[in-house]
Amino acid sequence: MAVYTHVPAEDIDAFLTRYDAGRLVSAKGIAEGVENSNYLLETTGADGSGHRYILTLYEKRVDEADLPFFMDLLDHLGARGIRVPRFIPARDGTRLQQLAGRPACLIEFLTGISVTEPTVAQSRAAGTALGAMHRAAEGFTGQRRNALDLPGWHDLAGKCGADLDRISSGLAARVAEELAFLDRYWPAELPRAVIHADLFPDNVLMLGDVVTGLIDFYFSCTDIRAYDLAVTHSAWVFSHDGAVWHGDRAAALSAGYAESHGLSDAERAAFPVLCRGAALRFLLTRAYDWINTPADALVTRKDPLAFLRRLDFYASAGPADLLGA
Ligand SMILES: Nc1ncnc2c1ncn2[C@@H]1O[C@H](COP(=O)(O)OP(=O)(O)OP(=O)(O)O)[C@@H](O)[C@H]1O
Ligand SMILES: N[C@@H](CCO)C(=O)O
Repeated sequence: MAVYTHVPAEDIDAFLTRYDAGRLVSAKGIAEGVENSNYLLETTGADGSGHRYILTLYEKRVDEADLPFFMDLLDHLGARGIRVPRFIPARDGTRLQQLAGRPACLIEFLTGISVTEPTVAQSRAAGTALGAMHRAAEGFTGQRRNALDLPGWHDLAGKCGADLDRISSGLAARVAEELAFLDRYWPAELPRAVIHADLFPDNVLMLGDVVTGLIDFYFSCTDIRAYDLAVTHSAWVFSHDGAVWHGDRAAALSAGYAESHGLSDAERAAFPVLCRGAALRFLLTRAYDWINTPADALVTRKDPLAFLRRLDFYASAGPADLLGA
């Protein structure tokens, strides 16, 4: 569950007076997510007809200084027809506020649900939406370093240290081997762009097979563009525990991406290495959280080994296996 900061309803109502958003009717903490505190607000709406908003209070991993990058990116994408949530400006024009001692924003509510077990058609739609986002991001001039890039993975592995072996015997050595492999083969010369970097099914809102919104851009950054497809691939084409590979979903994701953007020959050839990087990224962030979150904390820890299984799969696969013929 992700409500780290509890805000009394009266304080949310008082917060809303800074906006043209009406008065608070109800506020519910949203259980999904692990990074920030999110509330779903219902208000009377500016015109009294009722409205929904998301209230986000930024917690540990989001640096307040990065928020203007995220806001400008979402403005850019929204202006180019991508369904992403707008940051609502307060009456004085500011979009970033303080609430309960934390940076806080009021955000447009988008309809749709996040699927837990994507179908082939939904995987295809996700690929198309990612490619469309990459097209729309062309021309965006903002830049943000990816803190979770190869040097960042080394850093995280160092912080986890021998505790990795408490998660699974031999994991520290496996991570060190993988980092050595990636140091040697990481395709750093591939085209870079603004990427989402965390497009898991829980960050794609859908109605049936139609994507109604892309959310949670708080890891978005400048990095290898095809790495974004690798991240998405790692999240959409396996069972949750990483034990079952769904080749039909992978082929559909890749076909969807080809329809709206596509990969060059060099990106295709490097795809297995990019997927190994993506799997290691989530293995390490989950391992770090596993080691540093008490077992009885309110937030549910995500299983790092689900991404070790993906990593093992990627280490034995070629581009045609992963992307379809
Ligand atoms: N703009 C939005 N419109 C509708 N629902 C939203 C919106 N933003 C967030 N949500 C809901 O809140 C949940 C948590 O949001 P989000 O994924 O941004 O949280 P997080 O803590 O950053 O999570 P994560 O673990 O994915 O990084 C989403 O799964 C979705 O149900
Ligand atoms: N999507 C990530 C959480 C945010 O980094 C995971 O499932 O591990």
